[in-house]
Amino acid sequence: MIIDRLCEEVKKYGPVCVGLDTKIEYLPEYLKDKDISDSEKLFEFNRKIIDDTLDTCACYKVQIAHYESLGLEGLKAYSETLKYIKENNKLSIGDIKRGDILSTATMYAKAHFEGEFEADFITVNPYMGEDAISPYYEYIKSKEKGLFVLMKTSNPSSSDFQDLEVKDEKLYMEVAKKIESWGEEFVGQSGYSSIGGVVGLTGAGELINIKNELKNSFFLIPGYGAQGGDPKVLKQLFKDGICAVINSSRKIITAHKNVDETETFSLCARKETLRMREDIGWEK
Ligand SMILES: O=c1ccn([C@@H]2O[C@H](COP(=O)(O)O)[C@@H](O)[C@H]2O)c(=O)[nH]1
Repeated sequence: MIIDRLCEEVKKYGPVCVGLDTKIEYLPEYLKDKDISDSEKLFEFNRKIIDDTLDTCACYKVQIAHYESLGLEGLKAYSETLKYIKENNKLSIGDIKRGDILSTATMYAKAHFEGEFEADFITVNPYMGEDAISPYYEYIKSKEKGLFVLMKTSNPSSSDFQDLEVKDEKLYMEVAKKIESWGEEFVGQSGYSSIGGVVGLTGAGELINIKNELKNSFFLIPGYGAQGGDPKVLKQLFKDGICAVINSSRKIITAHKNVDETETFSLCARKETLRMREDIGWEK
């Protein structure tokens, strides 16, 4: 199961997930000025950050909106970034947050678990229920793929729906339990399922509530850094072992701003990743 590989990467390199939410405005000046296409610029930026963080992180999350917003040029860089991560024997999460009826979800599965946009894990939205998720199951079984399904998101308005009371419980908890039940048949040797959950670091209480209710779920945790999530809660979360990867995007990939606008900018990303790894309490 792919989740066992992710657990191994976490053991070796720590639980940081480097978020490649790359925008042209984040590029160092030398790269912005280079006489190459936008697609080549985005890929060169990502490639250098990947090269300099390989031994500091468990995986990379590539957020598709940042590439889609630039049309085909951007999607070419998205595809090349995923391929480069694979060539370097690292794991990728395609942050696509899809959710649709079965026939359409089948095509999303094909699009993001095969071919040009192939990732190891993708993020999906559970709002439409299990038939919007089940088309991914055959890829989890036969192609070593995995999902991170939204359980409790990190944004301020996540409470609009996710905190509603349903059957004497918050909706996010009902959703989290349902997601864990979908993942039961995909539990690997690590004891975790290849269907995991996305839970924001900005809601420390909810993160612990979810952890206490679920047995086999591994978490993708966004909200560190630019969104201000407090890493103190991770000590409690990790008391029986590391059960999550912690994503940081903007704080890592813009670490060079006003410091290094030259070809060595990616060393700032490395420094921030190492600092973060220490800040979240990882010890080998
Ligand atoms: O609840 C969620 C789900 C996904 N995200 C994504 O994570 C990163 C966070 O970026 P930062 O720059 O570290 O804030 C981004 O790609 C989001 O789309 C999330 O933040 N919260």
